[in-house]
Amino acid sequence: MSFRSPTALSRVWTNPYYRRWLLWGILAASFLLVSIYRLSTAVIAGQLMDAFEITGAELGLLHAAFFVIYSLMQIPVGILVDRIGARRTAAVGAVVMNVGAVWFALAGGYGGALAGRFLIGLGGSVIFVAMLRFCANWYRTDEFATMNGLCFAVGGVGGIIATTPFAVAVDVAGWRTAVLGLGAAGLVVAAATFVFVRDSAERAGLPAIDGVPEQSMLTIPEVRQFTARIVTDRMTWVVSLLLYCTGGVNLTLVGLWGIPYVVQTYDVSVTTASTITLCGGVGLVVGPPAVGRLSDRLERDTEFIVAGTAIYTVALGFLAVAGDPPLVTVGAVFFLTGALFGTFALTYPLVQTRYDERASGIAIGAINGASFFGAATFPTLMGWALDAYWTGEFIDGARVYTETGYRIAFVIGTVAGFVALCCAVWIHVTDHE
Ligand SMILES: N[C@@H](Cc1c[nH]cn1)C(=O)NCC(=O)O
Repeated sequence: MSFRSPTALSRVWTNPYYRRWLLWGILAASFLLVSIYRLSTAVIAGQLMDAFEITGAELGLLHAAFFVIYSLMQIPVGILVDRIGARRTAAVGAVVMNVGAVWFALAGGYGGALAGRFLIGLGGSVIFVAMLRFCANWYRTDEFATMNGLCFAVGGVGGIIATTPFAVAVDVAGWRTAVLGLGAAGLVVAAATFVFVRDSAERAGLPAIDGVPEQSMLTIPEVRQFTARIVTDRMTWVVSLLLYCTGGVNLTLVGLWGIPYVVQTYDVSVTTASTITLCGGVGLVVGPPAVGRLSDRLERDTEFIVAGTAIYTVALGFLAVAGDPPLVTVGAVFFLTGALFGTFALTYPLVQTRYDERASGIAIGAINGASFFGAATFPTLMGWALDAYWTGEFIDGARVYTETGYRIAFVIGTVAGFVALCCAVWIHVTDHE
């Protein structure tokens, strides 16, 4: 089909099976930015400390501000998307997030930068849940695990862009221009969300998609009733604990302790070490869509979740026991932890399909904050263990830890994996009762 011909373009636009991909792409572009913003502080840490004359703790607060507001917002966001729809929620969120980015880029002092980062987290917190809510309205239930996996993969791509490509952009243009560029692009995506995205095929004036019933928005009493049911469901809490243990440990390894572990244990450069942690990002890109597709085709989910948590526990346990195995196996373990997130991500469709599809935003919001709560707490827990094994030396201002310290940090990861495995077995048994 030639896209130069207006008839081909209009055929794409008027066919709901094509249109949904274009609209999903707009939402995915916003989520890509969320993912870049949330991890980019690691790359520009030095410049931020210099520009705002701040300490390591103040930098930590700047980084953590995003995660704290992001996880606190997830249930309210679920309510918003079920009440006013994915389009309006995502458009407003994208405006707030990108205005926050522009504010951050232009900040004259630490207070302004913190306010900008807070706005980025606040606006960004709505995009993922809105994107999954959009998928529930435009894709059949037997396509949902695949779409769920693709949405997670977008987050993985953003995590990769936030590393070397973003560092190159910062080298060429400076951090303020690079963040300003992202903010400007994000505002264009926000406008596109408002103008083009629609909450369902019917709302876009198109024929309904086979197997996807039109869903009305929840009323206020229904919001209350579904929220109460979802937050008191034991399944919500067990899934959240599983995501807290797995997502939280993943984000801590890839985003914080992975690089110092490789640099200090193998005496390699930060560039080599970031290639190893990049393996985790690559795993996150390939694992979720592949596992989601397999789950849709085989109509199996909890079996994958149990297998995934078991392999995850063994992989982290291997690093805890081996300490300094060949570097290539460390890369393989990092890749596995990212790829296996595909199995943990299957908990999203599992939880979502327990309730009326009109409440899928609340169901997803109720569990989506758990990984980020883990990302806000595991660094401290692992940090305590590492500090107990500090050699007393600093390299480039960073503390140097012993191999035993890192092994204990991996023991914490392994114990978290084992807790996740127990949750997975409970989920499997309960789901098959
Ligand atoms: N990619 C996940 C977060 C994660 C967990 N482990 C590594 N990364 C994600 O995208 N979650 C949804 C969201 O709201 O961002």
